[in-house]
Amino acid sequence: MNGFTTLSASNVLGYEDAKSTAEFLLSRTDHRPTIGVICGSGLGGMVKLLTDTDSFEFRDIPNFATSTVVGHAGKLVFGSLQDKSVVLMQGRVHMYEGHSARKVAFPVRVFKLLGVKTLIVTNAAGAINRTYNVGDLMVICDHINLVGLAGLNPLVGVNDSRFGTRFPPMSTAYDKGLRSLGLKLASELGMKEFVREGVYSFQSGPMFETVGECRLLNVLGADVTGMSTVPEVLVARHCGIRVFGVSLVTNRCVMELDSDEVPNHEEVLMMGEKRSADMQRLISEFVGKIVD
Ligand SMILES: O=P(O)(O)O[C@H]1O[C@H](CO)[C@@H](O)[C@H]1O
Ligand code: HPA
Repeated sequence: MNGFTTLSASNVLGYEDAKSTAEFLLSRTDHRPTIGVICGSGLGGMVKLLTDTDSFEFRDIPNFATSTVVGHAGKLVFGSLQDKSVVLMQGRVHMYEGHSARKVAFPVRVFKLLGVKTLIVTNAAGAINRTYNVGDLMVICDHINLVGLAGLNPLVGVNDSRFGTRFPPMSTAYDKGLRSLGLKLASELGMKEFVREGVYSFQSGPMFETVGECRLLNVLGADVTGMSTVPEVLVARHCGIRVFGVSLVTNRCVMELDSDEVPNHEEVLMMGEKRSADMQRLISEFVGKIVD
């Protein structure tokens, strides 16, 4: 099944599949996580924060897709962070790797059945907003789901009410309380200068955007653009998991046809490496303050 599967054929990877994957994992770890973390491109170093870990390769987990992108280790790691039990995806899979939105977001349904109540999603993204700098962190307050508006989203298909309602609202996708907490902590940690709050726009990739597309996204009100995160957030909200999202600005999107700048994945990974310590500090403090 790929990203362009017809609507009628999209009911695979349902509740029973998520349940059997969750049972597989729960029988192999003593951790009972209430917090899930998904690490974006170059941000998998966050795994170093965890102690007492149990680690699984995506390829060994039933129903999981395998990550094929550099900078995404493709491991699911259970561990302790700030005295809390956490499950962390060191890397993710994307629709441009040939997967449906449902497959990409499937781990979040498994998270739900593991007992996760709060999801922290991170990603690398390009800046549309001209006031943003490379290296900024952006707390996500909203998204524009270009792929979903065209009908490709993980909630298409017969609704399973064991997960959630047929018509989930997305106007409150990014939890207000968690956003305030994230911004407050960023301030306390001396990160105010490079921490923003803004709108993430999702396109399928794998192409970086054209100049015209970047200009369009700017008009639409996007602050950054990327190729992930949104399917995971839709599934999380559908099944009642609270979401906190952070983008790392790894590059400025090209908005002038005569520009010499050319976005590339190497630059994305390099910036992930550079800002990893700050991202880790923020997420670690954040986890410590989450109340279930
Ligand atoms: O969104 P994450 O997984 O952080 O990765 C981002 O970085 C890659 C492009 O360099 C794309 O996959 C884009 O989505
Ligand atoms: N566009 C889309 N996805 C990205 C970018 C970008 O400029 N940078 C990192 N991921």
